[in-house]
Amino acid sequence: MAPIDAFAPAKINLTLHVTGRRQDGYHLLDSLVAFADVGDRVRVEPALELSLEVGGPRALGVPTGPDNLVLKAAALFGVDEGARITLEKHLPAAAGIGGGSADAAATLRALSKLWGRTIPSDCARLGADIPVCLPSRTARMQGIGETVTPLPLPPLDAVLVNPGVSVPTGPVFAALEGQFGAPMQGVLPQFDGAGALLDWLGDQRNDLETPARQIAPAIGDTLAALAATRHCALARMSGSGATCFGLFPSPASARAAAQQLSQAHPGWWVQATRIGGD
Ligand SMILES: C[C@@](CO)(OP(=O)(O)O)[C@H](O)COP(=O)(O)OP(=O)(O)OC[C@H]1O[C@@H](n2ccc(N)nc2=O)[C@H](O)[C@@H]1O
Ligand SMILES: Nc1ncnc2c1ncn2[C@@H]1O[C@H](COP(=O)(O)OP(=O)(O)O)[C@@H](O)[C@H]1O
Repeated sequence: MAPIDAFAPAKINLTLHVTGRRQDGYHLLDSLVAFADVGDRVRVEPALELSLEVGGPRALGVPTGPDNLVLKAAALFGVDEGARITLEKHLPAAAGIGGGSADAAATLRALSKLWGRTIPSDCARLGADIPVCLPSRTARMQGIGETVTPLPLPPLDAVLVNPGVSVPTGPVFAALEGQFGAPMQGVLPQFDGAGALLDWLGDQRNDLETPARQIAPAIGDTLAALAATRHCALARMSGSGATCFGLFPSPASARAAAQQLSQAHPGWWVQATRIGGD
């Protein structure tokens, strides 16, 4: 059997409203989630033993053993089958763009094909972002992440920026201190183009931005740098940070902003990308 490749795109929370907290400590979310055209790559090939090799430009610091979400995803199938898995990391880790969850979801898709088995129904145990990352299509995400409603959106030209600070998700939620906001409106508007979507996003929130900025003040610098670039229509944080995104009116304006930011901040991870559009 030929190798099976699965793309693990960056997840962007265009909105992230935190509306409450369950008894078990997990938070209730209402989030508009889109996926970028940048991401990690997972390859699975037939083999007698299960193995993982981690490479690529963002491999440093990513666990290579059983703690890697790729191997956790493989273990969830609960079978004694082999596979040679290669993970090529392009996304920064602990960055609010779901890198580990996207890798796990891509592994579930690829191994399901290689082994001819259905994806385990309890895969959300791997993380709250797994259900939305499995299809990796634009969606509204609710509950603690388990309710995923597909919602096609116009494509957006964007720049993703991570200031090189890893931000663990749990402490950001914990720093919310029980202050919850309203969900998005019940039925979202129909957006007839990127402009209408941009206008609407301007009135929405990421409720994790304030606690994340307390933990990682570099997020404030990142948002300010993005907002100051030419043609940036909106700058926001994704997930629990620290990655922020700026939205632009065209691919050329996004590319120009990315170039400017990379030159001014050589230590930052900067990517022009297109998100959504499915
Ligand atoms: C915040 C979000 C938004 O999409 O993204 P990231 O910042 O991680 O990318 C996700 O909800 C993160 O999903 P994921 O990273 O898979 O979370 P998990 O591993 O399940 O949980 C990590 C920790 O975050 C907190 N957590 C997570 C999800 C949720 N709905 N409520 C929570 O309170 C819990 O403290 C949990 O122990
Ligand atoms: N394949 C993986 N890629 C990145 N991080 C991973 C992976 N597997 C396990 N991890 C661990 O998961 C943590 C969260 O990573 P990630 O999913 O990228 O962050 P976030 O939840 O902020 O989007 C990392 O700190 C890392 O230790």
